[in-house]
Amino acid sequence: MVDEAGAAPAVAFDRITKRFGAVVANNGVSFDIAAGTIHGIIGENGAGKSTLMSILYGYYQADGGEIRLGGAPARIQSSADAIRLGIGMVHQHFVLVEPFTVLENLALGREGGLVLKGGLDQARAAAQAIEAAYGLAVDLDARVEDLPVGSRQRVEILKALYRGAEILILDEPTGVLTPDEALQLFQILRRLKSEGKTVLLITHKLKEIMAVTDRVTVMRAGRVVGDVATAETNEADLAERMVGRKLAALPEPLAVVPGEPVLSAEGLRVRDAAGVERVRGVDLALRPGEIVGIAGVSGNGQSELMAGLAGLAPLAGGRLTWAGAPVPTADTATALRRLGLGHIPEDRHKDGMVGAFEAWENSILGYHRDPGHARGPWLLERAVKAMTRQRMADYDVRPRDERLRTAAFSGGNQQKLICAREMARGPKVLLVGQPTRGVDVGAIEQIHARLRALKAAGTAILLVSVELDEILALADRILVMVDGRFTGELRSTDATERALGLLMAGVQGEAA
Ligand SMILES: Nc1ncnc2c1ncn2[C@@H]1O[C@H](COP(=O)(O)OP(=O)(O)OP(=O)(O)O)[C@@H](O)[C@H]1O
Repeated sequence: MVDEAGAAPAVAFDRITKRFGAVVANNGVSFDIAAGTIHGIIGENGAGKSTLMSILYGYYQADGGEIRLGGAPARIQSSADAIRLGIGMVHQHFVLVEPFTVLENLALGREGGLVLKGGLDQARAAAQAIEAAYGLAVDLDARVEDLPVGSRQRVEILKALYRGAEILILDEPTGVLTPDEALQLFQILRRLKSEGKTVLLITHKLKEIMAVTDRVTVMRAGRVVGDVATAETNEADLAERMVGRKLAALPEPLAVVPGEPVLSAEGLRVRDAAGVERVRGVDLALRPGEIVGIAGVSGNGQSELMAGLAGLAPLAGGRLTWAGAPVPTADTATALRRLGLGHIPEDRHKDGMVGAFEAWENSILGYHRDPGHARGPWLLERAVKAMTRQRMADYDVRPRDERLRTAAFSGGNQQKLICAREMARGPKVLLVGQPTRGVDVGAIEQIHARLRALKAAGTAILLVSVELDEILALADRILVMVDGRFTGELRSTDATERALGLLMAGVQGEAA
């Protein structure tokens, strides 16, 4: 097909099919992406978006169908082929070498890049030209490990452009960004478009689709179920196309009056892996029936706060108490779990699961010695599998196969598996980091409803999220974290996105 101007589409997917065992991840997928546009791809968790992009980027080979680039059939058998054909990918989970500088990361992988004398100087000149052309501000000499998430993402984009990308794939790029960083990213995407690049944007956030794309393709269960110009649709229409039904508003459970703190922290100090103190003396009390939200630009100590509260990072100072009694300082994480702590970590790949384990094994990760899961040294495999199947049904995990390796589930379904594990036990305290990152609208609705139900049942909940919408929707109290300290506290009834944004930026006077 050609567009009105007579140009072949930048990418044409023509009847792409891909199977994994019995699962048909892509089932005759056909649509075009016009050159020089921003094209959105949406769909429920497991709809097949990432699989399609993995085929385009050469990670997977399709079982059938054809991809054409600029009208010409393309054989993309590896990511090296994809890069050569001008396709760049910005991953959900960045793939940069952390101890290296930005420049070194760029030069890496380019023939002789690091080895050749003068290679880095050449890279610098080229990178500076790209930065200037697309408004991508990053310090080329900074070490990647020292950069906040938003800058790392710009490095990924820079890297793709440096390798000559004309078509850029972004998979859930704003999941890890603050609202401000997301706005900056959109500016960059618009700039890329105005310079003639083609952008494929996978996101669950319909607001983003409406704000930045020209056209959007909707996938469901491996097929294309909609392909519309963004100007001719709206969020509600897209949500309904995605899930194939109208989304119902869920009833709000009755609130309980928060009681005495269950988990408290006093003067808490936590260092990161490099020994830098990231939590610098905070007091916090989590009470039954209350959701406390932590708002902040990512990288201000939220991750270390969660790790400290979960007993996963040693405390550099301060203390934890549970119902008024000191929490054991040896094997704290296990002690806290036994007391009734649930923890949905921010980084599910790193802390939440073992990809090589089957779903049923992950469903008891950290709880494998509980009665009901094991007798002596023996896992009660049949019972655990039955429990996992039930939870998969309750939390709508797809595909509903407790024996599938966890890594084979789509990102959103992995998150649902972890939520099920940590929520289904009815924890007394639940620490939740970015619970809906990468999760589709239907599942967000469910996870939010579950958090509200746990709260109503008396769980004390700490919610760390970079989604201000999410914090405003769920939290009773909101603490703003800047540089390892709480710099403000708002009742959610008084909080606005603007007030929070100002506090997050460290502007205290105006927000008050
Ligand atoms: N390597 C694999 N092995 C087995 N099944 C897989 C594999 N990769 C993906 N699948 C399955 O293919 C289907 C499509 O998954 P995919 O990751 O493409 O969905 P998605 O739309 O990107 O979802 P999400 O929004 O949750 O990331 C899912 O049912 C998934 O479990």
